[in-house]
Amino acid sequence: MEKVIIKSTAEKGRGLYATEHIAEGDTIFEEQPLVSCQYSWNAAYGYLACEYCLRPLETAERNAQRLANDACIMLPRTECCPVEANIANHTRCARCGTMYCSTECLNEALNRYHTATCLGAETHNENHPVNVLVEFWKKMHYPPETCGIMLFVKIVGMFRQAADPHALQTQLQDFVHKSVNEDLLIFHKMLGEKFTLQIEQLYELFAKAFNVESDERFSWLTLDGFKSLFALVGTNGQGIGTSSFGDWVKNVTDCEINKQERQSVDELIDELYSKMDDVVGSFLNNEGSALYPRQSKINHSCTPNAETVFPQSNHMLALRAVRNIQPGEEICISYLDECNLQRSRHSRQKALKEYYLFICQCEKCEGQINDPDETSEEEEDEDDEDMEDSD
Ligand SMILES: C[S@@+](CC[C@H](N)C(=O)[O-])C[C@H]1O[C@@H](n2cnc3c(N)ncnc32)[C@H](O)[C@@H]1O
Repeated sequence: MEKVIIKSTAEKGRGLYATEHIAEGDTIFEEQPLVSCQYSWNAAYGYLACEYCLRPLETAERNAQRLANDACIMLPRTECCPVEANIANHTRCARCGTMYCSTECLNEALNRYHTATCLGAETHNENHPVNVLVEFWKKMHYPPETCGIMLFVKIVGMFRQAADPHALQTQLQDFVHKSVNEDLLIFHKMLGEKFTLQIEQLYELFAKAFNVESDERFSWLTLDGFKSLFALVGTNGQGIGTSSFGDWVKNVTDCEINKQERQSVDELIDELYSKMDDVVGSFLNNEGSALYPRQSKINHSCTPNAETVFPQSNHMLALRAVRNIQPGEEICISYLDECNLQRSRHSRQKALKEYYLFICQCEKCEGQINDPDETSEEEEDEDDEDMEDSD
């Protein structure tokens, strides 16, 4: 029997509810995405991942050398790096050279979207309309990234190659995709007044790159359809982070080794993380986002009872209980990262309103309803930076 069912409520729409007792640490379900992609800046900065599944393609040693900017770094226990064992399986698209972790991933990409989106010999032509679109997007959305234009490109490719485009459209429409909350009159942050012109320009570049007007399959992709797709990706996109160095650290930590070696490995890990912090700050992972049909039905709570993890170091998602869950209880994750989750009620609500178009009514928010509507100084600084980035 399934551990969960989907039910609807007037306040939050659909949500996931436990049908049985679920113990802390249990995997509730696993799911492959409808589509996933690496963020554009992440790829541009040299974070190397499989174009289809986001599995790291750099060995842990090479990854550490790059992130710490030190070519002399040598890691012990290379058998703890999963990439080393798979390197012989790495392959490329014969037309454009894009890298994949296996022939299976290359074939999945070709069968789903890449045959239609492959730029072949034009891959590095900066004047190609798709590359112009990506560059425009990168200027519009500096790191930290929360959304990737290549996800839209892959969706267009999927429509071009789909045996049944209507079925794909139905799958997409099943995600929440409103670009404005009409009751509360809130717009998605990227679709607000500040971005109106940029979204229109982005749409023009997009329509030109894919000639959508001449293809009947894209009759839904008007400016409003594009905005709605934008809101869909914005409100449902799940971030993914993968790292070969992170995998090596985890595996070496779980390894049975003697006390002396443990001490030297621990010291090396601390030293490397500190060097990486100096060079790349918190940008340690291959990063991207994906759309998951089932996971996207999970509502948010500021005290979540579940979390999403990526146990295979690729885009395969697992939902894991972070505490015991009783039958009938709603299963919630946090849409906010750890740092934002620790902030004041006012700041959490602001982020949820801007990016997900709702006013959170979880237990924690209700409990803090009388807290002052204040933004801390640190948060104000970040908001100012946000404004500057978008100018
Ligand atoms: C990813 S979807 C979650 C599933 C959604 N309820 C549905 O019907 O498909 C995100 C949307 O769910 C609603 N939602 C999620 N968490 C909520 C909460 N704590 N309070 C109110 N609405 C919430 C909001 O409309 C939000 O834009």
